[in-house]
Amino acid sequence: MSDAIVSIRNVTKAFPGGVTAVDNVSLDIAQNEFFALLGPSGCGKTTLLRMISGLETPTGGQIIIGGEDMAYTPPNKRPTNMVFQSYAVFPHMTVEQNVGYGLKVTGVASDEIKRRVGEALEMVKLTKLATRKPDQMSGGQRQRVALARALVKRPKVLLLDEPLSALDAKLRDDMRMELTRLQETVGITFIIVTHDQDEALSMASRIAVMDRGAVQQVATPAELYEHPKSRFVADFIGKVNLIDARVHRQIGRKIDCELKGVGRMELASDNLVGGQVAVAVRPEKLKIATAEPASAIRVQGKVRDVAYYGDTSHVVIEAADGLNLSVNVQNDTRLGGSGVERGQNVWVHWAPEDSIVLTE
Ligand SMILES: Nc1ncnc2c1ncn2[C@@H]1O[C@H](COP(=O)(O)OP(=O)(O)OP(=O)(O)O)[C@@H](O)[C@H]1O
Repeated sequence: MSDAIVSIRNVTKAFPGGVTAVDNVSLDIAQNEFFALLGPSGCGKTTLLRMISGLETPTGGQIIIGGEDMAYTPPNKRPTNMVFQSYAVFPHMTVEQNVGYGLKVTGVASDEIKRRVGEALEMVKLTKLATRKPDQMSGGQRQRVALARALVKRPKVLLLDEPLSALDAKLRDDMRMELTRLQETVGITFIIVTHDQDEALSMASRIAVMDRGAVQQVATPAELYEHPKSRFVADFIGKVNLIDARVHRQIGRKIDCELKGVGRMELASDNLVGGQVAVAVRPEKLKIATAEPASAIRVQGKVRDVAYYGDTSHVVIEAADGLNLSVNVQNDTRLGGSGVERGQNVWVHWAPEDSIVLTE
């Protein structure tokens, strides 16, 4: 990608003692993207972010930012700035002193500091609190001080390490929207590390899903959800039913396959596959019927569990061969919920095009 602001090329980080935290990762992040590194604990996402910032040195590969190889560039000379999880701010300084501190120590003139601090506080909507001390502020406000402190230096790339993890659930939702708005307004590339898929899906323009040091898939949130490339990604992004299937033969761009507990059918699959595959179906694509439906894919089962969540219910249906299917049902107020109850015999059906064939 020619307009990449950050280009990660075959980057590896092997720590002494035999842990390869990042294993031959290549990624291009474009100017102005809101990019998320997403994966379970220990997958290497923080190590990758720290290598972009210069706090950690790769043991292999290259990191290029703004067209320049960063191999010999220390963190403070890079066009990046990092906002840490704990968002440490100086308790004895006011908000504006905190935000201006980084500029002061690098010798920026005081009237320019004043102007840039003013701009940064405006960006994070803290102008009115400029003279407060951090202990007179909420967690969310302190987080904004930390953001302003990073933005005031005008980095080309802002690196955010789990920036919302210290906030409570309600505040986290508000800050997600704030961060998205902020990124759009300032036009700086944001790279965020998170283990929270909702956070990544709701904020990022593109996501790299990582597992065990490697990137499994890079795509937009919708592509990841609708077209996961592997069982790992399908399972990590949202909820999914994964059904084991055996492929009998390929017929053009379809496969003739046997889904465990469901039966034999033809499904679209671009890849020529053989042997065992998994078929992924999202819970909201499954439908429940009390009489036998006409759909090509249908299976009989017994309702094992119903959990009510207000607008939706989560229903688990046990079919043959130990197959359990999770179904998301839109609740109907006239039925007082999902309309089915535990122990009831029902049919589950879905459209063939909602089946995703996974070979990995
Ligand atoms: N300084 C270090 N020395 C040795 N091993 C390390 C070091 N830092 C990280 N690791 C190991 O590298 C692997 C990746 O760690 P990393 O912190 O990048 O993962 P992560 O995906 O960010 O996880 P988390 O969400 O838990 O922070 C882990 O196995 C971790 O124990």
